Amino acid sequence: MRYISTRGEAAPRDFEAVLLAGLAEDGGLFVPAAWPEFSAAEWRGLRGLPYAELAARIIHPFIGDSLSFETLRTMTQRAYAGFGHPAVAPLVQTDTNTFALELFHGPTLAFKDMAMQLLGLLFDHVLEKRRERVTIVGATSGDTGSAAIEACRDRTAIDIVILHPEGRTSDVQRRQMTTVPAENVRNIAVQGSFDDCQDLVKAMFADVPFRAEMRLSAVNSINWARVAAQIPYYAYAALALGAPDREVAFSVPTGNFGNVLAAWAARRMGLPIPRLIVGANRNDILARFLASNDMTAREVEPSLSPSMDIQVSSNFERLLFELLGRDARATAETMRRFRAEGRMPVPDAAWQQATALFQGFALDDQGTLAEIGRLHRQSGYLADPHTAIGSAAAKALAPAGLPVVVAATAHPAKFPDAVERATGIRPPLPPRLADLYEREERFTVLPNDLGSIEAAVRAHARRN
Ligand SMILES: Cc1ncc(COP(=O)(O)O)c(C=O)c1O
Ligand SMILES: N[C@@H](CCOP(=O)(O)O)C(=O)O
Repeated sequence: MRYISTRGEAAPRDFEAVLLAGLAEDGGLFVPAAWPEFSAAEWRGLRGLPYAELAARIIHPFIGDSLSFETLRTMTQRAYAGFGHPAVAPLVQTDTNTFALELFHGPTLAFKDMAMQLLGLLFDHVLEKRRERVTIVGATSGDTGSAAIEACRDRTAIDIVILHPEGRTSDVQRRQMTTVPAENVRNIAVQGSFDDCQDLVKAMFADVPFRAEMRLSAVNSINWARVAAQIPYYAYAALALGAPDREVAFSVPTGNFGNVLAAWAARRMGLPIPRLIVGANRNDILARFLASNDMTAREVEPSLSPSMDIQVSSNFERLLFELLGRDARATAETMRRFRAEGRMPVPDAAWQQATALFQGFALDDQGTLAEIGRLHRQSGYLADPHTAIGSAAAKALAPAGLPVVVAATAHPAKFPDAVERATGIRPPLPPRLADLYEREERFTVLPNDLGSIEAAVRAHARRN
């Protein structure tokens, strides 16, 4: 499979090169040069497969001949073997036509594990084959960081530096990142927002000599491999509910737009998904865009769903590229103006096309608590604040008569304070994390300054 950049100035690459590169050197994001598609008969043939087998069948076309199907299947089997539920991503019915797709049974209790556990193995395989090392730099608003650290810890060919916004994650999220005693892991608390962290990561990639010197790589969903590994669970849920012979809608709590983009990709591969509902907290740029073509970035405000405290949704660029008819020049110009002016000028025809499929919904903290309480009272289901936003969005916007699947993106125990406020129940951490609050934390606080961050990354990579 060949990949091209959304901004058209980077040379096309194969999957391995895209995995290692993360971000294209023109600042764009890699996308498949052509989308793999399955026929209805092929989708039917995938029904009922165990998750690891299904994942390998869906991801392999995105990789191509550089990795055999059997090797990939061995990796998916390993990646999901340690998950806390035998179905890996179980579907739980919460209402007549509503289902929660639980994506939080991996080691760090968030949906990021679904992709990251596989990415760790893919990095190992490719780096060993090429006898190379990489320095992974990542930005997190709470969950990507710990999932990436868990997937990459103690790897000899990988150093990893994770930037999180100081004081803006939940305590559980921060401790999951900062208490991992692995030599190759470094945590930095940036004095800023998640958007600042993500900008710093992109700026490191844009610093060509630094990028080459450090052999930078990415684990955020700017890396195409992350998105590819998130597609199978949408197929898993849709097939379980009758696709391709029945339509299924999805409601996805959204921040960086990577998770819902994977749902879009599942549709692009041929699944009958007529509606994608995008849930947001008070950082509602995507909901505003879908309601009125207003993509204006504001200050990021802290909320009870910190992983979605994002204004600049990186993966929107991949959708924009498609909405603009894969016109890389127009995509690059639109992104340039967004950066310069803080407002993205999306042509009306492209916006109309987006709104034919996507609908946006925003909920403040009070509404989030109310939805956690309502869900628990009415169905006994305990949702974390992010999942609750997806659930409220589904309730408000699901098309009548269609099953709607809410992406349950984090375990409620990651946000015990909010869940307790809403239900009176404090969800316990699983036994393997029970001593999280006794573990020693290791992180450095640094200003939102590229020079300081690059110096810290360099020092970490050269520590031996
Ligand atoms: C629990 C949780 N829900 C939702 C999201 C939003 O997902 P995305 O950034 O892919 O839109 C995140 C962060 O990515 C998250 O950690
Ligand atoms: N919500 C994320 C933010 C980063 O998103 P990613 O999917 O691009 O890695 C987080 O929890 O860190």
